[in-house]
Amino acid sequence: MAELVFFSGTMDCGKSTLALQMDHNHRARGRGGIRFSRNDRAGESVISSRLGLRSDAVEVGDGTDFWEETVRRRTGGLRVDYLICDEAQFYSPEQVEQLARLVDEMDVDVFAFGITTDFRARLFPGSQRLVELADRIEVLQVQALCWCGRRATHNARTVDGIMVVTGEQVVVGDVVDDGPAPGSGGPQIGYETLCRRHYMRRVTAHAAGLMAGREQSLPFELDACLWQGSSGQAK
Ligand SMILES: Nc1ncnc2c1ncn2[C@@H]1O[C@H](COP(=O)(O)OP(=O)(O)O)[C@@H](O)[C@H]1O
Ligand SMILES: Cc1cn([C@H]2C[C@H](O)[C@@H](COP(=O)(O)O)O2)c(=O)[nH]c1=O
Repeated sequence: MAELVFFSGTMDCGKSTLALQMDHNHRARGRGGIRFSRNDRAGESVISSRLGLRSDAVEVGDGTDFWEETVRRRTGGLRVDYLICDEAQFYSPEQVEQLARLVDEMDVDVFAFGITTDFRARLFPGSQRLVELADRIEVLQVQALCWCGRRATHNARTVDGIMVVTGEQVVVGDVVDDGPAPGSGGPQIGYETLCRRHYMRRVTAHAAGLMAGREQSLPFELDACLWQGSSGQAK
């Protein structure tokens, strides 16, 4: 029985790597599949992993109809047993419904990979529909971490190193841990994975570093006062 499976997690937890591995394993056993992606960081018509793997893919656009794409290939004599759908958060709810229909009516396995929530911690429309329709949701085993060491559960967006919670939902980009690039031209948009506690408090690695630096550079007397308290006892 074919399935619609949604492999989800934060940014940088290995989704594209797993997408390419699954494609490889199914292909190696003689199954035929189609790889799809939308807005991959590496450019159009590609699935790229930070581990260095990459494969060509069909670029999904607003007008892509997964049902028609599959029927066209099958009518042309190609095997289509499964679909690999990367960056599925960017698909429309209607496209996710086409994927579910392919599972139910054409027995095609659909393996979708994507982040569930955006930088405002709101569901992407495509991910919402996948959560609603998937046979299974698989949370990836490899965990992206927050700078504090906890499991990262949220994707923060930074502009010139500062976490923001307003802006366009879709801005293609990569994770950065080191704040703004010195002397760079326009605003630098990046992402950072955080635990909920630090997401809610808006404490990125850069902000935490600044706070630590500020503590260290307190005037000696004030620093000693904070450290020892009025009784002279270390706190
Ligand atoms: N230099 C490296 N050495 C080992 N693993 C790495 C390296 N760079 C990235 N990775 C792994 O790749 C993962 C990101 O994979 P990727 O498929 O690009 O993630 P996603 O598609 O979820 O954003 C990281 O969580 C990490 O485990
Ligand atoms: C949180 C968030 C992310 N994006 C973009 C940034 C990246 O291009 C992709 C996620 O890719 P990954 O392979 O999972 O790292 O999504 C966005 O457009 N809007 C957001 O809010």
